[in-house]
Amino acid sequence: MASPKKKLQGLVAATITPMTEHGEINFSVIGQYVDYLVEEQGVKNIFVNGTTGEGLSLSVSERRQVAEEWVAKGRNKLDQVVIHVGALSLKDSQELARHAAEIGADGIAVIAPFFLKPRNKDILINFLKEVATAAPALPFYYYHIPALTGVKIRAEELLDGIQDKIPTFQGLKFSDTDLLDFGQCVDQNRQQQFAFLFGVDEQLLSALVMGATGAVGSTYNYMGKKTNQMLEAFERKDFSSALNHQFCIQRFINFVLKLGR
Ligand SMILES: CC(=O)N[C@H](C=O)[C@@H](O)[C@H](O)[C@H](O)CO
Ligand SMILES: CC(=O)C(=O)O
Repeated sequence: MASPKKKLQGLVAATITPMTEHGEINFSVIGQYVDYLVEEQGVKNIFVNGTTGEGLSLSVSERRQVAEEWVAKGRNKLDQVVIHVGALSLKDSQELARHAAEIGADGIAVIAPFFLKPRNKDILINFLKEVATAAPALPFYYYHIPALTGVKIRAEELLDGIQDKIPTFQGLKFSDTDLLDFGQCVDQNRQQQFAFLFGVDEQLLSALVMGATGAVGSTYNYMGKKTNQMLEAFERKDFSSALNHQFCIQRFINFVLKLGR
């Protein structure tokens, strides 16, 4: 079974894919981007080619190059680089998973296929398993984001017995506001060492109460430092400071959401 050098925890920035004005990937800024995350934001884990990185809008070749560049520039600077390899084509997804292993990424994550959708848990698990098998030495994370995939299979149901099917399963990135589902994922898997990574940045504090072990999000690119202060306040059980930090983060995200995306 794959075991990560250490458990993925704390903040994970979902990286933006830098582009030139001509719509080409701007590889030249990725080195500076890594330094900025580490030095200015105190964020040492990244999630590449996900929602924020627009991975699903890139070609397989672009996704490979982006992953390679982040792994290369992050070497000896970042703790973990997780590559999102989900795709509608199983073969594309497997190719990206194998590639992530070859370049030395620390893990792979996969969303549910979102056009012809899996009708039930078994179909979804089988798809995920086929991808995970292509990178048998890499920790595997399921990326639950029902609002965007339209796949409403509850994470709690999916996690039930998942390691029997996917031995490399190491955790869940949970991008939904259903804290009953999230809480039950944590509660029912306490004996496992899974990473429970929350993905709704404006509600992270409530997920910490439910047992989140970390968080993946777009705002950790620029509010990593602030969110780390919230995590530290929570750790020392200073809940009123933690709440003040969360409100401050919420005011910012609320402002951004009102601008429209
Ligand atoms: C849908 C989406 O992009 N979600 C991101 C990651 O899960 C979050 O980081 C949000 O951008 C953030 O919570 C602001 O709403
Ligand atoms: C937020 C996140 O995890 C993503 O952009 O994929």
